[in-house]
Amino acid sequence: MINDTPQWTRLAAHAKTIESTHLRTLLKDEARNAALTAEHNGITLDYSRQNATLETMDLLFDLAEAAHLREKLAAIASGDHVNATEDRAVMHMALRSPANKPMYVDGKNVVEDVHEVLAAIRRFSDRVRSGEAHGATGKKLLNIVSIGIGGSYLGPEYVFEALRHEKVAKAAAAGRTLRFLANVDPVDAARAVEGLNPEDTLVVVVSKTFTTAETMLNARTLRKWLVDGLAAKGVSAADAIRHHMIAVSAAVPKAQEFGIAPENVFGFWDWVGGRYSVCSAVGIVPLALHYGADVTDAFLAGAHDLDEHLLNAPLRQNLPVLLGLLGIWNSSFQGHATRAMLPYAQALLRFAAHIQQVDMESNGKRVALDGSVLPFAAGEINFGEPGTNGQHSFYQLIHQGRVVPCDFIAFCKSQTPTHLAGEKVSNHDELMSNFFAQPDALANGKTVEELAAEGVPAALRPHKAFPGNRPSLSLLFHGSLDAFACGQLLALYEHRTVVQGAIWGLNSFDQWGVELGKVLATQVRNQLSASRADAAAELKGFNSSTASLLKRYLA
Ligand SMILES: O=P(O)(O)OC[C@H]1O[C@H](O)[C@H](O)[C@@H](O)[C@@H]1O
Repeated sequence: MINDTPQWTRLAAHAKTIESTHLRTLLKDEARNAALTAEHNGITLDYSRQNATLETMDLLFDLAEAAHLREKLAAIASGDHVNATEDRAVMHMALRSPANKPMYVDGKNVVEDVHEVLAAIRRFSDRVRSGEAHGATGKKLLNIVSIGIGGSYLGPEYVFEALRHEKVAKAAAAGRTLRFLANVDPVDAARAVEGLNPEDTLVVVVSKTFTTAETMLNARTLRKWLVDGLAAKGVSAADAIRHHMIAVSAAVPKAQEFGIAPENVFGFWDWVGGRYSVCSAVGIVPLALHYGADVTDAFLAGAHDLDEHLLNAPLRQNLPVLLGLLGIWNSSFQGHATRAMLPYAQALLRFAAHIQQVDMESNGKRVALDGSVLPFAAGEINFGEPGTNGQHSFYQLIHQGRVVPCDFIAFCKSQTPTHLAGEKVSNHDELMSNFFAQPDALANGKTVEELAAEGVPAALRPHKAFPGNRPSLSLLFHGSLDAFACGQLLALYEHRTVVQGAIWGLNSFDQWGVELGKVLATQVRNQLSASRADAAAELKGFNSSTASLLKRYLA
């Protein structure tokens, strides 16, 4: 266990010495501030507002060595079956590898397969976008509804939202819509098809396993919507499905059993974890249909750029390694269980939701790789919202309540530059004023003495005081949020999670913790079915608490 190493012990002892130094003091050391920065291809990371010194960083890099981080990352890139409980390789980096850079799983160059599927997606999306492939009544397929949940939904939605007002992507999507249907709540299906006409709608069923209950019921629900809507136009059910439903899955035969023609199924592989699958057909099919394949290629190139950086940059300049080590420092040594992602970019409104799955499903574990119980808490509680919205919501707590390490994320240029005549600054500069102000407010705080000097009445001073000493880091992208940067940001946060899992010594690639609830839901489903058929059917196998709620519901 990593906590048995002298490197861990040294960090634990060092954490005690850091406690006494306020960030206000640390930030006075200009040499330290300059050292606690790193840069890579259009991204600056400033981590000078961490409760950390140069010595802290040395100790964290020692810990990375003790955890064999480099070797573990190399093992992933070599296609080793590092997901031991499922006996699978973890090769999402191969999904964005250029055709001339092979990567191998079990002796096979999987990059060839990747590019075969990418080429098929490009051909198909070009045909749909040009109208060559059309609906059963001859109409262009302008509306896409992508059905999927978890990893088959969150990443694609993050990218879709991120690029909606990016110049190139927006122009490419003119006249088209893309919607997502994830929740089994029938209200989500109603929202997804609201105002749409089956004649110009293409439904994409996205599921790695093609067995996920929610996705399958939603797929049947929209299949009926298509078949019924098109029957009114004299289209047969078979034609409705052939022209209006496609699938993305690692279980191609199951998609075919559902009734989707083999040429309309885009595959991926068991070495792509669901939450790491946005760069596979899972994300690329709906996104290429909507934005075109040139945009998705730029997105993949951005992710690849960060992959190369992860594998080749020295650890001290390695952005995802730095993010991961600081996450370990804050959670395992500073006792902060939560962290916030705060993009000062409205287009990143679904970024935190996606990374929440990436991180919490990956590292929310209780045992080490070998099955022994971890003697420390792993994983972190992730949340986030774009700024400045969050400032008018939960920032009260992060300034004066609990300590929540924050990642501030922003872009030098806006996707939609606006500067009103007579205004002091552009709208983007107004946004960015907050991006620069908040980290210092958190770090420095405001003392009772300062308040007294300002003439604040004594009774109010404790309420208006800010303790400060609250850690954050700032990620500043030099350009605007385009498809390339969107890919970089995705890979940066995917790798951050992998780095943390590697250091804690757990399996970041399985998710057994989601299974129990599914099994119990099956039992409830069977009961509901029996009770709806026969109101007198006995409620079997539930404790009195659940039985009584079920009775109330059935009544
Ligand atoms: O893509 P699917 O097989 O439909 O899986 C969808 C999602 O559901 C599962 O329960 C897992 O928790 C997720 O990791 C997965 O992304």
